[in-house]
Amino acid sequence: MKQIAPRYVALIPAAGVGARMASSSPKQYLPIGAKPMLRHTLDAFVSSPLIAHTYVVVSAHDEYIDAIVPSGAATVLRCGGASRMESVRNALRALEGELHEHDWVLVHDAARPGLNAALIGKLIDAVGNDPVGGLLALPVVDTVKRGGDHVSTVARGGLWLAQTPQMFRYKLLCDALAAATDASVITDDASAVEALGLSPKLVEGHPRNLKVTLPADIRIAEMYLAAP
Ligand SMILES: Nc1ccn([C@@H]2O[C@H](COP(=O)(O)OP(=O)(O)OP(=O)(O)O)[C@@H](O)[C@H]2O)c(=O)n1
Ligand SMILES: C[C@](O)(CO)[C@H](O)COP(=O)(O)O
Repeated sequence: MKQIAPRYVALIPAAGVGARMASSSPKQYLPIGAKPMLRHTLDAFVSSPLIAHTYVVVSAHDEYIDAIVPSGAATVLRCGGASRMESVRNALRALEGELHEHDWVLVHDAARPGLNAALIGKLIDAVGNDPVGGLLALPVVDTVKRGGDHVSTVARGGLWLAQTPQMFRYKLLCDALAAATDASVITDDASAVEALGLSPKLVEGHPRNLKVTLPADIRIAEMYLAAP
């Protein structure tokens, strides 16, 4: 039987409120240089020849997205949930019948505008033949402390900070998120896959792919996006 070549699609969770940014509008719409944050993220996928299609999941009442997405460039899914986990799960359910079970889904935070073609290609090259899937991540380079009444040092050997995209086959990702229950534990897509007893591949990312979370992150992101 002729093998169907798997496609690579992007799914951008963009239904957050950006509480830690404490801005007047959801942080994914704040300007980073000349463009809104989400537009940088969208453009990285839309301009990649490796990505067959891009989906953006926003809250049902989002008032900003229509001015951001170039017509036809991406599909907007208005099914965002109360947590990132729920937003991704809702989007995957909405894509039932549109995606093939073996399609690779690259889930990438709207809040990581520094993603570029090189990082997308690096992840796909490294994970495209992996039996589980994988994600971009950065090895920890600072000493790690656990706070509280008795401060202690956490051995950093083997510790990584997860980035996105996190890429998994559509069916596996659906199954993993369907089984996930606690959004405070399943804070990324890989943790849902790990909860099935599987081990995603870690691929070294880049500091430019930071998650813009706090006000000070805006300038850092602008610095990286100003450089070619
Ligand atoms: N209910 C949610 C919460 C988050 N996200 C998305 O998940 C990504 C990473 O989440 P985070 O950086 O925490 O964004 P916010 O939840 O908006 O930020 P905060 O936690 O400060 O409110 C963001 O692109 C955000 O839009 C989402 O799609 N749906
Ligand atoms: C998915 C993620 O970016 C990986 O580090 C992170 O878990 C998102 O966390 P947030 O609290 O939803 O920003």
